[in-house]
Amino acid sequence: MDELQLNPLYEKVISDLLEKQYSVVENFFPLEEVLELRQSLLTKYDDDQFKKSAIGNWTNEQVMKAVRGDFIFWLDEANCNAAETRFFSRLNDFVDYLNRTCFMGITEQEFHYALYPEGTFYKRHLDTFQNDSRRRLSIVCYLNEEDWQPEYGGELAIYIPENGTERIENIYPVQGRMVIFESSVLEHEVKPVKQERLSITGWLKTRGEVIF
Ligand SMILES: O=C(O)CCC(=O)C(=O)O
Ligand SMILES: [Fe+2]
Repeated sequence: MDELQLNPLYEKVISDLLEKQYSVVENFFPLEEVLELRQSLLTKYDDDQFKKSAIGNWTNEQVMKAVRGDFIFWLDEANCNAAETRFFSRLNDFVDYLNRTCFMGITEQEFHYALYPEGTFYKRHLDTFQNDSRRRLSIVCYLNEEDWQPEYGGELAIYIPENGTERIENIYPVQGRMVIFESSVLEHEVKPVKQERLSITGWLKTRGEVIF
C-alpha cells in the first residue's frame, strides 16, 4: 500500500462529517471542471437524454410530481466523456482516502445529473428511502451559473436534530459548491426553484443487503 499523503480538504470533510454529519465545501472541483460538467449536462438535456425522476416504485405521475419535479440522467462511469471521467477520477481519489483513513468500506457509487425546471422542488426525504440501505454518503455538486441569488430559491434545507428539537441549515446551490452528508441520517429537501437549477448528485455505497 502506498504511503498516504494527508489531504487537508478531505480531512476537513471527514472532521465535519464526524462532528455534524454533513459538510459543505466550495472548491472540491476546480472551476473549469465544474463548467465542463455544466456544459456536458446541458448538452445531454438539450439532446432529450434526461428522464423524469421517479421515487422508489411509485409510478403515479401526479404523486411523483407532488414529491419531486427534477429530471435526471444517470451516469455510467465505464462510458462517459472527458469531463465526467475527470469527475469520477477526483471522486475515486476521495473514496480511496475515506476507505483508507476511516475504513468506510465504500464499494460502489451511483451518480446522476439533475435539472430542476422553474417551479419544481423535492419534498423532505431521506436518501435511503428507496429500499437501499447501502447508501452511506450523499454528495451533491451544483452546476449553476455563477450568480445564483437567494431570490432564485432552490436551497437545500437540511433538517438537523438538535437538543430534542430541529434546526434547519439552508444551503444555496451556488456554482461549484459541494455538499456531502450521511444518507441514512439527515432528512433534507430542495425548496421550490425560481430559476433552472443544475447539479450532479450521487451516493457512495457500502456492500450490504438490499432490504425489501
Ligand atoms: O440537489 C440537492 O440539493 C439535493 C437533491 C436530493 O436530495 C436528492 O436527489 O436526493
Ligand atoms: Fe436527497
